[in-house]
Amino acid sequence: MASYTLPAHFWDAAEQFATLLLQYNQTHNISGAKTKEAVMKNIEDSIYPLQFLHVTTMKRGIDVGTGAGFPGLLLALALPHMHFTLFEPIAKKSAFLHLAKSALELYNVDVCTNRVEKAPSFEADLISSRAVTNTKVLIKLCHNFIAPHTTLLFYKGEYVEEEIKGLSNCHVYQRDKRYYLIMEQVNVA
Ligand SMILES: C[S@@+](CC[C@H](N)C(=O)[O-])C[C@H]1O[C@@H](n2cnc3c(N)ncnc32)[C@H](O)[C@@H]1O
Repeated sequence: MASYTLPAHFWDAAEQFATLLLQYNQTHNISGAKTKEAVMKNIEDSIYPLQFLHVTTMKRGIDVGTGAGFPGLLLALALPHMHFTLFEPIAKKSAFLHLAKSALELYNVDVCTNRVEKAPSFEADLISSRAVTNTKVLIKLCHNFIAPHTTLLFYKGEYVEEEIKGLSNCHVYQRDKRYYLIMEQVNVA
């Protein structure tokens, strides 16, 4: 298992993010997380799988369907040596991502207000996605970003085993009702 130490300022910045989201959510309703406790739970969920990844050599990450920031914005905060592109096509959500990026001075983040399959592609080292669509559809949507060395990190629910039938190089780590699916050497042919 890999281990990863969060930057010293991580939890202070995460608190700032939570305050910002709760404020924005009151008028724009972009997230089901309406309390500080719920936001902090989502933050913990976002960074929990870092302990299973070898992130030190990774440079570029994308997050598909970032919504109000989970997990991509928190991964960017946790991994300052990487550059993240966050794909979120809904304007009021991507406006919040822009706001959070500047409030937290996240220079390692780009926000792309577009569907991932419509955006110009590049080879990513890490592709994350939480609560967007099923695994095989996700792989198809972001296939242009997948190279032989790319690691996929999908935050899944109880149907994960069903979703990965027929796929190889899958590792699933369970924590309560959350299943973290990590895939390597994904065949996109
Ligand atoms: C249920 S929300 C999940 C948001 C966030 N990942 C979370 O876990 O809280 C799904 C998000 O995926 C976005 N989405 C759906 N299809 C997408 C696509 N093809 N490319 C990028 N984003 C997409 C939606 O706009 C929506 O904000």
